[in-house]
Amino acid sequence: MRLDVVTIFPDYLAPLRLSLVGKAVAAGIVDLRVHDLREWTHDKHRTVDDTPAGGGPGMVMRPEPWGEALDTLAPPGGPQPRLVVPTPAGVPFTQALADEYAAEPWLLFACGRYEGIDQRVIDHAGQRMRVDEVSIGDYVLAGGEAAALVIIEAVVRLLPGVLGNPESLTEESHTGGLLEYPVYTKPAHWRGLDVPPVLLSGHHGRIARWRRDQALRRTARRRPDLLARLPAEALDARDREV
Ligand SMILES: Nc1ncccc1[N+](=O)[O-]
Repeated sequence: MRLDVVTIFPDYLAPLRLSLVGKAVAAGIVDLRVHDLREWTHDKHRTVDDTPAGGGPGMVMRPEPWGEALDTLAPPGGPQPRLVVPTPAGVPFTQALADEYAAEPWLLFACGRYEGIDQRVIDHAGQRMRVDEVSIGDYVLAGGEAAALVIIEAVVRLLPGVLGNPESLTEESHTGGLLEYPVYTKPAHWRGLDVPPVLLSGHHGRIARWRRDQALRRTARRRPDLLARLPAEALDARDREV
């Protein structure tokens, strides 16, 4: 997968060279390219923003540098990336979208600062590439970089060869629509607290049942919205007793 990130704070993306994503980049699974938007400015002050049309607070990112950046990175007529624009006004980023992105050969992240990017950048790009305005949550960050880090990590960990144990992808939160059950390890007793005995029973059927019950209870308590969204056939009769 090719991953381009355009930002005015390239250093903010340095963590992508570390840990899991860093290993995927080093292994050549991900071709990561981080670009400074100011490369596509031509004035002395390398200006990337201006006052909002129609008035109002803050500044808006000018379209010209973005247009030139996208033309350089994805020349019209050539192969096109899927453009991901992190914004609080976006559609929710979910595990399903992460799965979709993991299947894309090329993602290009446009990280906006200030009050956002001139909408014409997105509308114009949409004439030749698929564009997603995506939100990682209902709160406002200072820019799209932190969101890009979150989205990229969620996507890259799904790529074949990245996780040592791909098994763990099957039983995690939001896979299958439920939150993950609580996990334990050694020692069996710690500060007066015990590992639930069923987990030490060696009885795999009971362990699986206990884990399912815990996942259902946790989801019902913390995320009833997820439970409401589950397709009816996802819950068996036993589940409904929990
Ligand atoms: N929540 C956000 N705030 C600012 C920029 C991007 C954001 N997001 O969720 O992608």
